[in-house]
Amino acid sequence: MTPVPPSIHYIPDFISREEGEYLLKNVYTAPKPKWTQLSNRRLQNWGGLPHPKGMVAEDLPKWLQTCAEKISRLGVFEDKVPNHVLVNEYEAGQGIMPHVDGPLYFPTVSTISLGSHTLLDFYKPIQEHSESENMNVNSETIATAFEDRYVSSILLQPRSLILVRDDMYTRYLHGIAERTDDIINTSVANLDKCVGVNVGDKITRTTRVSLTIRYVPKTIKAKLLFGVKR
Ligand SMILES: O=C(O)CCC(=O)C(=O)O
Ligand SMILES: [Fe+2]
Repeated sequence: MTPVPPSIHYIPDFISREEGEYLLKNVYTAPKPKWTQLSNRRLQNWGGLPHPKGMVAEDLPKWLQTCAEKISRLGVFEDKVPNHVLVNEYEAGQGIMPHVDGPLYFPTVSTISLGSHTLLDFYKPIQEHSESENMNVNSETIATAFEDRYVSSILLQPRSLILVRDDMYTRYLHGIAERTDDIINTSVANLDKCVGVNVGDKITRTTRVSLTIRYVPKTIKAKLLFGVKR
């Protein structure tokens, strides 16, 4: 079986069924304008908009603050409490292109999954593959390149927490393929921690809600951003 990369930690049953229901209830009772519809998912942004000049931080609502504090007690954000949460909702068949989360966040992301399972796929950064790939890049070579650069997948079961840190955060890409079903094979690196799933199983996705919980180190006061003098 593919080993789990050392900078990924998967914690099954991180939250209870009751906590999961409470979080979903809050996600779905958030005001309609909180949702941003993208082409292949919708999302809610909480805590402020990360910006290179600093995030104008807004308090997290209590239901998210509780989660942020629970994760901070694991010590994964040093002594900090996460101050930013993205809620993503994927219907079966939706996903997210391979990407890196970028330099505005402390380089650890913690993600709680609710509703459906999904497979989070990891890819090597482009530079490691071959230098020639940087030249003449067209969409076809990018598509082939992702296949070649695939490392492994982590099965995210409902109520689990995944921590992605260090080089898996800063250098490797992660994404979710747009599929309605997942066939479990030996590239799933955390099967030993998953209950009720075996190699060869085909599991059907339903709607998944993820909470990606992060820490934005650089925050500023709104009055500085808008240049208002005292
Ligand atoms: O839904 C997920 O688990 C991944 C979301 C993600 O990669 C992101 O919001 O940057
Ligand atoms: Fe991401």
